[in-house]
Amino acid sequence: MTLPSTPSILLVGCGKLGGALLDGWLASPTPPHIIVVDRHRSSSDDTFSVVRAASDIPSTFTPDIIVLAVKPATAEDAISALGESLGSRMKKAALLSVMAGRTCAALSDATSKSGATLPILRAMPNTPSAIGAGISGFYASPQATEEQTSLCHELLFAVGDVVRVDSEEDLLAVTAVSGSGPAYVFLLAELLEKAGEAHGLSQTTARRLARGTIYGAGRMLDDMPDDAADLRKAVTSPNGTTAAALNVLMAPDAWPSNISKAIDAATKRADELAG
Ligand SMILES: NC(=O)C1=CN([C@@H]2O[C@H](COP(=O)(O)OP(=O)(O)OC[C@H]3O[C@@H](n4cnc5c(N)ncnc54)[C@H](O)[C@@H]3O)[C@@H](O)[C@H]2O)C=CC1
Ligand SMILES: O=C(O)[C@@H]1CCC=N1
Repeated sequence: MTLPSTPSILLVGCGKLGGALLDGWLASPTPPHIIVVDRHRSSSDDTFSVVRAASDIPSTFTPDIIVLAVKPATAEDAISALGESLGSRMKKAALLSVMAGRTCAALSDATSKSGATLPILRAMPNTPSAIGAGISGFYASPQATEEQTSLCHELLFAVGDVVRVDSEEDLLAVTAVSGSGPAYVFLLAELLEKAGEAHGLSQTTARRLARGTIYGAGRMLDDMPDDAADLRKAVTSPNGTTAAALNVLMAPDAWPSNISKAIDAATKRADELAG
């Protein structure tokens, strides 16, 4: 997807999620001007540069948006280092946090301590962003300008779909459903593959069948307006093989209860990460 302008982005933290966002932005026909701060990332090319610490950010660089993609526990240290390095240049930026938990109030506090109270925007993307197939929940605090909000929206939209939420609190459930969600689907792929092998298929065949099934079902969910329940019923012949499997999976103490408990646990953990 195309970004409308070429904003200056400071990406702080380029691990699994930051790296996924970076890959997505670099694939845009109009990639933003990006500087990455991460001591564990060394490769760079013509379209972006990497520095190992905030103190190495070039003095000529004034970011429009600072994207914070470090672990929540290191957020305050990272913000403080940015304040020291950027000085008054920090005041021109907005802060887009993609971290689980940390609230706008806490982040605003941390930026104030570092010498500039930045408008805070929060997003919860997911790792399919690396291939332009992410989905992000997005919240903009009232302090963010329309321009900053639409720029962050475009950055997220460059790596997939964006769902804007009006209440910051909703990001807890977004984190549990779609931020962590790819892991649940990958687990399903792992388990289907193992079960296929247990029934005599080679690993290669079982893997191909498991992945192809998840891909195809995902495409149907994306392409067709039908409820997921109706798509499920269309596979299920009366007294057939699918019914035999679903009787196991849909027993009240199986998936209905386990998925609900899993999302409760992830939501609770997102809240705890707020500190
Ligand atoms: N992995 C995922 O699927 C998702 C992660 N998130 C959020 O993204 C954030 C990062 O998570 P991951 O990418 O999984 O972690 P990660 O551990 O893969 O990446 C964190 C990166 O930050 C760097 N870093 C640490 N302190 C730094 C500092 N002071 N300055 C610059 N860089 C620093 C590390 O070297 C590392 O490369 C977390 O807050 C998490 O809640 C959000 C959505 C999905
Ligand atoms: O596991 C986590 O805490 C992060 C947030 C959503 C996905 N990964």
